[in-house]
Amino acid sequence: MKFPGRRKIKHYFPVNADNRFDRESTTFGHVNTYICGIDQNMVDIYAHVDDSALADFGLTKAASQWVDIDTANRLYEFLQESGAIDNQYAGGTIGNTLHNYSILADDRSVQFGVMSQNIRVGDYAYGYLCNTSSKVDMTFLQPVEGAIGRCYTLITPDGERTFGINPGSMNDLSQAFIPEHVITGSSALVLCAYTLGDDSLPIYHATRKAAKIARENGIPVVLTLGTSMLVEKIREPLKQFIRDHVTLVAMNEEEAQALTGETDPLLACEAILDLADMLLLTAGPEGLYLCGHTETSMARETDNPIRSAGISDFNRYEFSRPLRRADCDEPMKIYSHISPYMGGPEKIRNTNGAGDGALSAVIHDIAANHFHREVLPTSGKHERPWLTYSSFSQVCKYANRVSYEVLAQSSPRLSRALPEREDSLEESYWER
Ligand SMILES: Nc1ncnc2c1ncn2[C@@H]1O[C@H](COP(=O)(O)OP(=O)(O)O)[C@@H](O)[C@H]1O
Ligand SMILES: Nc1nc2c(ncn2[C@@H]2O[C@H](COP(=O)(O)O)[C@@H](O)[C@H]2O)c(=O)[nH]1
Repeated sequence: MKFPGRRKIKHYFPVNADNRFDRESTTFGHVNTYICGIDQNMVDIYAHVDDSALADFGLTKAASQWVDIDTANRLYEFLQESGAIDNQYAGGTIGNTLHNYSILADDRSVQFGVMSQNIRVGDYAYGYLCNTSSKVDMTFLQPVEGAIGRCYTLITPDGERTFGINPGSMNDLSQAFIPEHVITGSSALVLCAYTLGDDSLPIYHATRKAAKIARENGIPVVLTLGTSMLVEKIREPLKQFIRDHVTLVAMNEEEAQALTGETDPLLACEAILDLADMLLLTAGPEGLYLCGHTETSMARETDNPIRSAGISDFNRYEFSRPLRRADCDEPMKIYSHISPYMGGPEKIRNTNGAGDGALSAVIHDIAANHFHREVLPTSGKHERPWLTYSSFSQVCKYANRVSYEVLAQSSPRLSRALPEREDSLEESYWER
């Protein structure tokens, strides 16, 4: 575990050099930690197309939808003939999040899902495995006869993304391939709403089983919402699932609106905190919000300027650390917001995976807290069962920095971790 160690006042990212925690953990011993998650394993095929191509293949713009094998093959031929294919990467919202966690934390993550049992050099399954960090443990994957999913990620001239997915066997994950001991030993279980869309599919039941095990054993359950169309389609059962199982829910503004009916992001956050303990809401060029609960008597005031929007003075206690609502005697809702790091990269080719990147940073802080608690249980940092190692405000900075890196690297999967030192940051960070 690369620990989110020494913090600079303004910046937050894992720095290991000469860090007090490293010295303590050398004295007190080390533990092996990991996170785990379930995904519909798929390869992303990126292409730039005109809106007319979406219409020709019956695709709804900005949605994630399934296409049958004939349409998928016709689409592939069309994209190849028109030279529109940019790249092919391993994808899947949880696959991306686990990979990015492993890159950032230099720590293990365990992935549950299916994988083709006969893999040939150059096929989609081969590409998927080659594109995934070696720290992502694939030993618990379910072997299947068929192919993994193909996700056509079609980018139109306005920068909007439309996903057309040929599922292959990606939804065949059975409950038998969800080992209880792996979940109960983890720092967090990471899920997505995509696998909760259809209760006739095996992966739906595998997801519910995993969530139940995690909840019963006090393991934080993280859920990312997918797309707003999916949230609208399954809104009520999804809300119930969040109430029953979820610790941290992650989404963008459209998904938050679909879940709550609120257009104001802070009011949406307030409503979602009645369902989950914590939430991450990414808002594209407007930055991101991290919200949750703390014990009223332990709330810590920010040093940053106090801000008001949908909620007055909303960031007043953003230096607090999050607790589950049930662990508070007197819970207080906490809100923190940050604008994009450096205003975002100069050039953004596509925003794919920027939200998943932010989420992997939040999960890293949750896992680091678990790691620290295992190594130093008597530390003053663990007088309460805090969910993260750092404050809302610090985690916001880290998540924001990771989103920037995903945008700068133009890939939902980081090829390298964050730099140990941010060159020239002091001069430029707040001015732009
Ligand atoms: N156009 C942009 N300019 C600057 N930063 C951006 C832009 N789009 C996204 N980001 C950064 O990426 C994060 C996640 O982006 P967002 O588009 O909300 O996620 P998602 O891909 O899940 O919809 C934002 O919180 C912000 O930090
Ligand atoms: N498991 C699933 N993943 C999906 C699906 N549709 C798209 N995706 C993946 O999402 C990321 C982009 O994430 P975002 O944070 O930018 O929205 C991309 O890599 C796709 O593979 C789906 O139905 N299931």
